[in-house]
Amino acid sequence: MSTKPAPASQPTPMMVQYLGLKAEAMDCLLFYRMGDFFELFFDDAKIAAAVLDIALTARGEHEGRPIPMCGVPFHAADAYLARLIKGGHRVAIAEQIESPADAKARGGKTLVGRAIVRVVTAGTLTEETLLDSRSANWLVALGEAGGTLGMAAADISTGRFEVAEIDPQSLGAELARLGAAEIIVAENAVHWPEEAVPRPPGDFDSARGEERLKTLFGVATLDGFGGFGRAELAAAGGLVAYLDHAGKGSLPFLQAPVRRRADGHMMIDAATRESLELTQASGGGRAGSLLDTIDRTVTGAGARLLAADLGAPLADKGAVDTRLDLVDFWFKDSGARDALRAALKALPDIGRALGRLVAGRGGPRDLGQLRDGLGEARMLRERLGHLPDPPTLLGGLLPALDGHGALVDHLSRALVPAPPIDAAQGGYIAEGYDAALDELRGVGGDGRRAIAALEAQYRTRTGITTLKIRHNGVLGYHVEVPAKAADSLMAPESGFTHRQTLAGVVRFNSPELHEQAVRVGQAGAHAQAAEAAHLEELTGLALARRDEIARTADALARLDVSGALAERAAEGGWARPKLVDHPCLEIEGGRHPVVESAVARTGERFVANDCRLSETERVWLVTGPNMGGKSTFLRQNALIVVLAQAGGFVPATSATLGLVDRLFSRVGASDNLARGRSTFMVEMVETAAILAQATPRSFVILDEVGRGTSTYDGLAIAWAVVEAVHEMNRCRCLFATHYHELTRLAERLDALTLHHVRAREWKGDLVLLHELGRGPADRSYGLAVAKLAGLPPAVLARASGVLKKLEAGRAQTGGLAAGLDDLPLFAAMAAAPAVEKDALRDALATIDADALSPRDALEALYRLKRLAEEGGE
Ligand SMILES: Nc1ncnc2c1ncn2[C@@H]1O[C@H](COP(=O)(O)OP(=O)(O)OP(=O)(O)O)[C@@H](O)[C@H]1O
Repeated sequence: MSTKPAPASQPTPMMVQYLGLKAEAMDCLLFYRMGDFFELFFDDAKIAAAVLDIALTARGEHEGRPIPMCGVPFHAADAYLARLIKGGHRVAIAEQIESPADAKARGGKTLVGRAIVRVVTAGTLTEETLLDSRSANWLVALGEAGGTLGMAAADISTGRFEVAEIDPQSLGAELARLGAAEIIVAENAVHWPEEAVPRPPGDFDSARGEERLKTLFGVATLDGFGGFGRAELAAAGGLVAYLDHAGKGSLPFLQAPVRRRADGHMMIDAATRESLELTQASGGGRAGSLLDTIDRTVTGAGARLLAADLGAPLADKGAVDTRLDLVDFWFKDSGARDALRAALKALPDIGRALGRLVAGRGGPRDLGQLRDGLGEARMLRERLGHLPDPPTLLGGLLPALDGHGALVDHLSRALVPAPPIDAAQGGYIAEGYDAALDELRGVGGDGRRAIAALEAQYRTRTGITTLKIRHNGVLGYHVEVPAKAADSLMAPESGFTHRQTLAGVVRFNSPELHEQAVRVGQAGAHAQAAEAAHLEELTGLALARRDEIARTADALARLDVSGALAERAAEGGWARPKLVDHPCLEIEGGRHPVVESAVARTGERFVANDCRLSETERVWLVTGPNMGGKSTFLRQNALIVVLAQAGGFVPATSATLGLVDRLFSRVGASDNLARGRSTFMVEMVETAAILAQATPRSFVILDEVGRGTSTYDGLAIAWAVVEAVHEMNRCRCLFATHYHELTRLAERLDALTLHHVRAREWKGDLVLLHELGRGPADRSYGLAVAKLAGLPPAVLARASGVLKKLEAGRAQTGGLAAGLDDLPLFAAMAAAPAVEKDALRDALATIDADALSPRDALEALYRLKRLAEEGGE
């Protein structure tokens, strides 16, 4: 950029070019390539400098003001990009699309042509350096048609592509399952998740979407993929259009879209995922999550699939059993399991290598990875093929491991054993693959040998033993001698031409050296061009088989996950769960895998507990002291359900469970961080969602719901929620509470039973046994826990005095729940207000306010008041 200030009305040609590109980039940050740097200007520079913690400077002026600027080196751009993307930004890359020489040849102004070649966004990454190898990277598009909501999701790093029609109520759950890196919607969309990026509505037109998919997959009809609804086509079309926009016309790899059945998976909403810490711990990050504790996968693709499985447990008994059979197979045969895992461990990530090649960002190393990975897969198939009595799933996976023989053989002949990431330096095509290339390399080699010989020759001739022949980017090959020995070479008849004098050394050229240098240079350039042509041809060969390669990658990932689950089960003494058709949950000796690991680290033993829910004993009310293990017990049962339906063994001695369609977990407000709304509000909104959605096949855990408000309100809410869950939702439910008064519900609700976590006072100290017993807790031990926590003795003594007074009051009045026994049953209560409201509404609806005289209006008001009073009786 010219540093000369331009008059306010006349921006420099470069600024004109920059502003044009920036207008095209819209809300993306613009990386503007200048030589070895990407530069950012104006507000982009301010944002990038802050996020990247780099210097913000100014260069030139625009409209009389200095232009803020910052820059990042081109060769390190990936690391900076990663940080900007993580920070929630999108980046448009404007590259130089011609050399300065070309620009000059074009005549006129010598400004180098630039164009946006790519838009980098969180959902459209394929670079190894920008992606986490152990998690998927989903781009999600939402489309609407005829009042239906469609969702399309693609992980372009591996080509996975799914579409589904979804119920707007489960939108949050679906987005939470995918953990979308980026969400796009039409500008005029009705359903608009937080942080969604708006796109032109035309992109989400279902008819155009259909055409886009047909063109992309080269088919005349989409029926072969399962036939999509209009909303699904709108979403898929929007997604493909966005990828097209981001890649500036070069589309990444998408496998044939898989239509996801909404009822094929257990529904788990965002709040439940968060509270159970399925794939992310509450503090953020993977450490401390269920996934982290059970993950024994040995490949990146396996880790990604395990995360996906845990995020979307199955809701189909047959499908779960099929997965469990394979895990069981590896569980029982530890020798086969070890061999499988050792073989998989050596495998490169062929799914992502393929993704990069399709996106046009692949290199020689990606082809090398395909060669190695596919070769290993073939050998693995042979070994696994000999195992006796393979389960059905294994039989189905094996054929997908093979079939790439010709491609592997070709790549093996063509590539060196360890090809480089970057093609620029050459040297990746193996010797013997192309005779012409070998010859060019021979010429280059001869030249280099001749140059080495020249060096020896020159030393003898000049008598300068420190003379060297060197090479650099500016001078090419040259002779270098120390400054004090340079005089003899300076002489006109010496045969050397002076090129450069530096502090300490002087550099020369010579006709012989020049001749050899040209030879080496030409041969090198031709060899590089030949290698590049081979790279293109080999990439083409691999891409012709991309669907088959993707299938192999998927099969390897499934093998890894099944082996890993078996490994974890063997490590922890876990059991195969038994799935049944009636809604029950019978768990013997259940454990919480994450808490168990944490407890083990402190040298303590985790106490296993049973849980027994059935149609006639649907709700367990769990009471007991703080820190007694209530939350742990509730969660461990939910985690066992998730693990089982994801197709894994479970941390229990035995487990029989009826398939769960929806899983809910809610924690009382004060355990949660506020997220804009007050904590109690969040708790109530979430509880409302459960009451609206849980079915008799659902499983719900409620941990101290109601505690985020005053005692009376909290107790009243908790009371009503338990009744509603028991009477209306009729789902399986574990409810932990400190409201001792709730235990009275056991007398009124026939499918509710009481349980408590045991504790004992021993010589004035509290001992928490973490063991579940039947019946209510005998007392609350709150003060004992406070003592354990180190509350000052004076405060404890005072609290004890206050408690005595309160308890005396309770004894006299019958306590908080006095009189509750006289309440009518929940079902009868629930019906009453509806009638009252409707009568009043009906009357109101008949009134034409504009047509009423003042007198009529007054009469109408009296009539309405009467009606309201009658309804209230
Ligand atoms: N079954 C168990 N065996 C061993 N230790 C346990 C067990 N359950 C819980 N613990 C230990 O007790 C701690 C507290 O457990 P948890 O949070 O489940 O108690 P809580 O009853 O829900 O407490 P609060 O009422 O204060 O929320 C855990 O962090 C763990 O260290």
